[in-house]
Amino acid sequence: MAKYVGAIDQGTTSSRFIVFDQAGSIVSVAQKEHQQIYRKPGYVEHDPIEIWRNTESVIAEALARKGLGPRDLAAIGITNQRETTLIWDRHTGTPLHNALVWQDTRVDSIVAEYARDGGHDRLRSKTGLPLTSYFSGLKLRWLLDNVPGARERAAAGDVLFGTIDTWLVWNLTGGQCHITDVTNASRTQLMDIRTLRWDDDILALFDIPDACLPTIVSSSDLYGEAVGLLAGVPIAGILGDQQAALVGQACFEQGEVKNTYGTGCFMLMNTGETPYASKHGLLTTVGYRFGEAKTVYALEGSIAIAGALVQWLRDNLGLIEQSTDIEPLARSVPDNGGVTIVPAFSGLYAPHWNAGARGLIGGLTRFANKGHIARAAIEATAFQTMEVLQAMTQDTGIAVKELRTDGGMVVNELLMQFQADILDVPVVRPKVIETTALGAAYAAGLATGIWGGTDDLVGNWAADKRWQPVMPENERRRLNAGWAKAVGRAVDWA
Ligand SMILES: Nc1ncnc2c1ncn2[C@@H]1O[C@H](COP(=O)(O)OP(=O)(O)O)[C@@H](O)[C@H]1O
Ligand SMILES: O=P(O)(O)OC[C@H](O)CO
Repeated sequence: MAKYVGAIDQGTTSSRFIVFDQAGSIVSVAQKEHQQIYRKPGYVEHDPIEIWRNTESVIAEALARKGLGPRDLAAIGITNQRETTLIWDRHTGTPLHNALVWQDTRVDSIVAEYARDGGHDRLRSKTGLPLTSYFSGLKLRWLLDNVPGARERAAAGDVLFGTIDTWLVWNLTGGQCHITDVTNASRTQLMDIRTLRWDDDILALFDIPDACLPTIVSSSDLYGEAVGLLAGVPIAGILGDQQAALVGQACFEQGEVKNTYGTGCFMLMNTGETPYASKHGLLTTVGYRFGEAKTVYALEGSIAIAGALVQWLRDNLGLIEQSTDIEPLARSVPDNGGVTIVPAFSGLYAPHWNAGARGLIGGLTRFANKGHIARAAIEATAFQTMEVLQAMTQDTGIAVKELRTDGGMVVNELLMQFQADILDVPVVRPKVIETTALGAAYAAGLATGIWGGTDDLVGNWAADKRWQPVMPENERRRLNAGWAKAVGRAVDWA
């Protein structure tokens, strides 16, 4: 009998396939980076064909490494970078344009038009999301406006819209399934977060024909069987990557929080069965929905640039050769030497939502060197996380007892200690930091009986390392005030 569960984790920078056993431990993994396409300032694109080819290649590689085949997999789950938007031809499966990545800000001017018409409050109360360039709805509108003939063909049902989950399921099933799960749908700004249906008023407002939209499904269910490489394997779980990490970290109780440090950084708090409207710049989003069970909602603090700043130092400035070099470079100095970086490359997301913000490096003197820049880059992620956690506490009144962390950056122990210090909250890293993939595997395994319920998943979670805050209060206050001053300079720059 098949004893493993596979998970495709299609992220902003790379695609992974991970095979898990019933204890939630990794059996095999393969990973491949894809190209980031920056054609103009503010434009960020991915090639959907490259993403699908890389997905196929990592599946083949991870299986081959351990001599596994489709018969060894009881099910697969999918987790993905959210909001990234594409359209393709229903008949040929060919994309009509590169995917517009979640960080892409080309729709800023459309956002400004809607904002002038006072659309903000209406959209926020229905979808839980503020009016910004981040979400899929206006990106889809841009594609329908700018790809010749796309709107007419979409209205006729010949052109399909999807986020990356939809695109992967479409390809995995040989074009049989056009679906998206509730967590991904909750990031389009086209779904009513209470009814979990596409909202006709918003579709009319954004001029989007409903014939191109996928069917919204739960996060854990038998959606269909794969063809090709994984022939016959049930596809049984889909979660946006940040919601998948919430599940992978077993945050099933109201008030439990996780923070994922990848390209961006995303903190989610489980808020139970009612959507919670933020007054402090957080998003209301669907956390997960398993089968027909009640929907669980989350409050989210989204930070656009975290690990991406490390990549920028690597790729645009050549300061380091690989991301892992940032920690030794930062440790070459005892502190940031007065340097602060605000990485507002796509404006500032939570809690500011300031589209006009732009990045800055402040506090430079002749004394500043590469080590100070590296240190300031790491600290920027921790400061942004501090702002988001403060907003969460203000919104919910819940004082978080410890922060569960995961994602590619948490190997950086300097970051983990500084994070605990700047929050004055213990930070804990679990044994499996691939919680995003694990969450998708859990969703698929729950639907196929590999795990009986969430108690089994809570039992699988184990801490690897904890960092206790050691920074004196006056130092924490001084550093936080310095950050606030720098953010004040970065906002409304453009
Ligand atoms: N040692 C490190 N210190 C800081 N950042 C790191 C380190 N190793 C990797 N990163 C960053 O982590 C990110 C990759 O994390 P990952 O979770 O794979 O991202 P994503 O899912 O967004 O593609 C990259 O932005 C990279 O720069
Ligand atoms: O791919 P990641 O891990 O950077 O996550 C991206 C988020 O889903 C964007 O909302």
